[in-house]
Amino acid sequence: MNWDETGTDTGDLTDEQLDDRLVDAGADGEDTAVEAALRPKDLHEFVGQEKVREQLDLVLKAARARGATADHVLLSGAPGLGKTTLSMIIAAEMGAPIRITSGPAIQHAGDLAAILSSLQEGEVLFLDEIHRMSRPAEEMLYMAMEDFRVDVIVGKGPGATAIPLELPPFTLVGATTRAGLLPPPLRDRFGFTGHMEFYAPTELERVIHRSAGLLDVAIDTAGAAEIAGRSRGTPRIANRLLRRVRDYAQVKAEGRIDRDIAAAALRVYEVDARGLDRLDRAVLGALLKLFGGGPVGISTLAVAVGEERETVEEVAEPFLVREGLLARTPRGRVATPAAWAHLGLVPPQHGVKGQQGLFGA
Ligand SMILES: Nc1ncnc2c1ncn2[C@@H]1O[C@H](COP(=O)(O)OP(=O)(O)OP(=O)(O)O)[C@@H](O)[C@H]1O
Ligand SMILES: [Mg+2]
Repeated sequence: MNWDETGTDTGDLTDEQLDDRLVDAGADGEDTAVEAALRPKDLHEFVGQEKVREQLDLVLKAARARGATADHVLLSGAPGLGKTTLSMIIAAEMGAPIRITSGPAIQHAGDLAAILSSLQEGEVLFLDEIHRMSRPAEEMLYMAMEDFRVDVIVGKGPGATAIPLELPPFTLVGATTRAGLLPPPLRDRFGFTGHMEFYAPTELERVIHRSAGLLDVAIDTAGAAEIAGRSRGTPRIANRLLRRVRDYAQVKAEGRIDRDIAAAALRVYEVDARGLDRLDRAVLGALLKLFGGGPVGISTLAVAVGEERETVEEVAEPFLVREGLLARTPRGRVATPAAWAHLGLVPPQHGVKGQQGLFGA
């Protein structure tokens, strides 16, 4: 492995390493196994997202007071922010059963008709990745959401007939990481849309303390803060880092997590103080050291770190942009002053050609 003086590994990452990234917000196999145990069960336990929580609380309380089924709810937000968790809370708060499916699982309108026609009155239907449903299923869903009715088409060609089917009132909870991809007619049929934001470090500290309690791990305030700061605003990542730090603490510190143990553990796992991992640092390091901070084209940057362009663009860049470390400009990728500071490097004295307009001379 090639390490340069700032600790940036310039070697390639294998596919497995990319899949196993500790700071990836998507769920891996281990997450799926432990997440059920860590999910908050009601709105009070659900940390943060104050606005969504308050609004949803009103929607659900009002429906309960009327003895009615709650309006359809759309939850949008980045992976790992709590959409699935919240859908389960909605069902629990309504005292209703929940059926879980996802857009990619519904390829034919018939698949959806089968699910809809077997719902009980008041049941919550959780449709994950709702933006990935097929078009015919989507159109069937419009009518089901609005009129609690579907037309089941029987036969083909000129002889085909539509048989109307009444549905019991139900609550659709749709989740999407890409609200912008939903067709407006679908979006408009939700009575309430909750947009989930990234979590503040103090909120993630609460998530970590809560999870540590459930996992029976001893952690102090500074230890939780140390993990929270590296969790990229995402509870799933916070819980995952907590589990890795717990491993380290068990082997090296009799299971107790404080700031030093958390920092040492995450150094071993190559997650830095801001939540950047090896790939992120390699991209940033190349941009600064090989290209003077840019602007440089994405393909060139990808070659320099020995990765596919897509990997750099889709895996590393979004977080670097969100953190204000890297900017996408029409002329290429540019490092911000914060990027130089983060890697402990000094920007070139006379500014780099092309950056003046962006950050001053
Ligand atoms: N507000 C929260 N409070 C406490 N824990 C949370 C919160 N939000 C999420 N979590 C935890 O984070 C993990 C991931 O949450 P969840 O599965 O609900 O995310 P998601 O938005 O559905 O992600 P994806 O887009 O990948 O489906 C769960 O283990 C859950 O316990
Ligand atoms: Mg989910």
